[in-house]
Amino acid sequence: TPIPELGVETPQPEELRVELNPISGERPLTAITYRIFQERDLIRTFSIEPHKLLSYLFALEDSYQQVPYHNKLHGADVCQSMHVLLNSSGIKDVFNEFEILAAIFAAVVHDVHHSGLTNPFLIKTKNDLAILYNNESVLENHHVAVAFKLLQADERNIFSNLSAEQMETLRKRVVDMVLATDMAKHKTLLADFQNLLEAKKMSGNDYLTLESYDDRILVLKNLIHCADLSNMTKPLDTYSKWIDRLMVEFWKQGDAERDLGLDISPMCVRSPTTKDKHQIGFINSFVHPLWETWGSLVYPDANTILETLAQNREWHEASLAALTSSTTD
Ligand SMILES: COc1ccc(-c2ccn(C[C@@H](O)CN3CCOCC3)n2)cc1OC1CCCC1
Ligand SMILES: [Zn+2]
Repeated sequence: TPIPELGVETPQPEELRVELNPISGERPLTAITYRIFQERDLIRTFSIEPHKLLSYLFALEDSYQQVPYHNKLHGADVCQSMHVLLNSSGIKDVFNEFEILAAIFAAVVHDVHHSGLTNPFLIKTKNDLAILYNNESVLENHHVAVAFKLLQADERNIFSNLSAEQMETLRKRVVDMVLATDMAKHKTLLADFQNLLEAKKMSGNDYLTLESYDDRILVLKNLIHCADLSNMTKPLDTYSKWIDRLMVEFWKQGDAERDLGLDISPMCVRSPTTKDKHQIGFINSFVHPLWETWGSLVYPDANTILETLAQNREWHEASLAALTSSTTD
C-alpha cells in the first residue's frame, strides 16, 4: 500500500496540501522528520501508522520549549544533519535500518523539553531534575525520558509494530545516543572513537567493519555528537544565526545567575569579544578534533565540512583582531 504523501489518505490532496503547508513553517520539526522517514522508507519498513507518526511528531515538537537556541528548530536541524551524515559514502551499508531508525529518532528527540539552562546551572541551583538524576547527565536523561514518555500513548506509539525484542534494542540505542550528547562525555567518547579507528586501520581492510554492539554504538554516539556540534560546519550566514540564538540563551542564564547572586558562567558574560573568543576556543578544543576524526573515517566525504569549519574559525580570528585593534587604538 502506497504511503500517503501527506501522512493521511484524503479525497482532496490539494486542499490538504494547502492546509499542511503552514505546518512546514510553524512545524519545521514535524515537516523535516516526516519527510526523512518517508525518504528512508522507514514508515513501510517498520509498519509505522502515518497518523501515529504525525501525532507523535506534533506532540514532540510541542514539547520543545520556546527558548532561543535549544528549541524545535535545533531538534529539526540536528535531525536533518544526522540524515545527511548517515548518507556519507564512507559509512555506506555499515548501519542497518534498525540503527538508522534509532539514529534519526535519537537526533530529533535529543533536546526535547530543554529549559535553556545548562547542566551546571541546574546542579548548582538544586533543580528538581538535578535531584532526580543525581547530577548525572541531567538534561540528557530528561530529554530521552520525555521522548519515551510521549510514546506511551497508543495513538502516538509509532513503534507499536516492532517486536518486544526489537523495541528493547531500539530503546537501548536511543538512550545510549542521547546520553552521548552530554559534553561531559566528549573527551572519553572521542578517545574511544580514535582508538577504534586506529585499530581498524591496523587491520588493513580499507572499509569499516563493525561487529560488536559496542563498536557500532560508539560510531553512532560520535555521529549524533557531530550532528549536535554541526553549527560551526555550516555556511557562515547560517552558523552566525545559531551563534546569536545561543548567546541570547546563555546571556539569559547569566542574568538569572546574577539575580540569584551566583557566579556568572564564563560563556554567559555579555561582551563583544567573548563571542569570537569562545567560538575559537570551542572549535579548537572540541569541534575540530571531533570533525577531524569523523573526517578520517569517511574520507574524503567530510572535506568540504572541514574546509568550512576552518574558514569559519578564520572569520572569528579576523573579527577578533579587528575588535582588539580598534579597542587598543
Ligand atoms: C553556535 O555555537 C555553539 C553551538 C553549540 C554548542 C554546544 C555546546 C554543547 N552542545 C551540545 C549540548 O547542547 C548538549 N546538550 C546539552 C543539554 O542536554 C542535551 C545535550 N552544543 C556550543 C556553541 O558555541 C560554544 C558555546 C558558546 C561559545 C562556544
Ligand atoms: Zn543539541
